[in-house]
Amino acid sequence: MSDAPALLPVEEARARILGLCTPLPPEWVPMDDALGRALAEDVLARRTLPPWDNSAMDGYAVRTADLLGPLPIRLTVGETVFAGKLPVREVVPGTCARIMTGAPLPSGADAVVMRERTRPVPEAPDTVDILEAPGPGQFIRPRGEDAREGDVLLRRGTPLGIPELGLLWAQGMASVPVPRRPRVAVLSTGDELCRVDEPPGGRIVDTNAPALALAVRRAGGVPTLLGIARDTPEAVREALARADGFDVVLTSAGVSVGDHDFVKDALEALGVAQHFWRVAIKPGKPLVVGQRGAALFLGLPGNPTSSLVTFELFVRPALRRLLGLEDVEPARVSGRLEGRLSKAPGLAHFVRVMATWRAGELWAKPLGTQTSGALRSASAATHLLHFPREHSSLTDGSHVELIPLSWVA
Ligand SMILES: Nc1nc2c(c(=O)[nH]1)N[C@H]1C(S)=C(S)[C@@H](COP(=O)(O)OP(=O)(O)OC[C@H]3O[C@@H](n4cnc5c(N)ncnc54)[C@H](O)[C@@H]3O)O[C@H]1N2
Ligand code: MOO
Ligand SMILES: [Mg+2]
Repeated sequence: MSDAPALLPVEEARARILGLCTPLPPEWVPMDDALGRALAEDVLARRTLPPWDNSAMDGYAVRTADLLGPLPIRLTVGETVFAGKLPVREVVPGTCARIMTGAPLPSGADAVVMRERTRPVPEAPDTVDILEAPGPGQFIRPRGEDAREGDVLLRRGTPLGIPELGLLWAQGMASVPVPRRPRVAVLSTGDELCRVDEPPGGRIVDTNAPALALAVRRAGGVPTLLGIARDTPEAVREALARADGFDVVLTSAGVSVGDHDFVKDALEALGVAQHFWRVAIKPGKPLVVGQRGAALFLGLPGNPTSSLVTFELFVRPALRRLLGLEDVEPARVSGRLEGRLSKAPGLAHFVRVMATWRAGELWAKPLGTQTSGALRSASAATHLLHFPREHSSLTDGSHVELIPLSWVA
């Protein structure tokens, strides 16, 4: 009785959305705004680091050739080299240098013996007894271990975590090229909605828009709230027509088959090409996806949990791709189901669970309510449990795939 198109499998829907996303043009940003973003171009090392061979231990810089005979072997201590100072004397045969961690290795030395493997000689304080015969290179951190001038230090697309930023800082860089952040418009639709600061008067507070805006920011985008459009074709059209200059337009509600579900028509009227509508998932089935120019339009279902779950499964990967990240599929970990689940085949369910480690395994307990109409079904969730489309039951202890949620506190 329905002429609705077939439901797309979730993986195909995500692949189609990602196919519409390419990294945004680059901008140079200060390093502390680069965390979690991807490099827009290869970065070459300008400095060789460490600049010199240096000691990995507090101890003595020695010549291994001096230490081939029976141990202990007594050596004369030439100088003490501290980090931040350059050695002034060569380590000649029969001598060594006291050296601290990070200090440059004096010439002539080819190994470091840690202090614990030596013994002071009280009657001859300018000598030391060495108790082991080190191999060449022992406890020496070689010049260029972190970076060699001219080499590609980090490739385009590399996600900038804290160690990567450290590598760039060490090069003397204060800013870095990354794709600019996606600008994301967020529009709520619905006659039943009011702003949090309005007297409700029989309405409910629009929670989707502020929640989605936070999710956008956490995913690296820049959200702009476009307010609430009333449930008329004109109001939805006018609100969407104001969404110019954005990379992504997120709407919530009005995408199902109700008499007041106008989002799809409004998108069509504004020349947005519809790529697909409806995905074989619960929650989130009526998701609609379109594009006009480079702008991506994602009509999320109105149920509060459905909008958050579809954000996690489809919008967040899209924003991450726009940010130039390559590995954008939701993360997955394996776990065990605590309890049982059943459903009709046909839709993949993404069950809100609280997962905890017990005896070396991650046990996922479905939350009491799974209704998509109540935010309570998402509150306290740590993961989404993937209950595959074709399955109808999962027994207690089943091995399951879990998606860690980005919403968690
Ligand atoms: N005959 C059918 N009816 C429905 C189907 C279906 O397949 N056939 N799908 C159901 C599913 S699944 C979902 S999800 C919803 C999606 O509905 P819409 O996207 O059209 O959203 P609305 O109908 O406008 O609202 C749904 C629900 O969400 C509340 N809502 C909406 N916006 C907000 C907001 N910004 N903040 C808080 N709450 C919001 C709204 O009040 C409704 O309760 O359709 C089913 N129906
Ligand atoms: O997908 Mo609806 O999101 O099941 O409530
Ligand atoms: Mg509806």
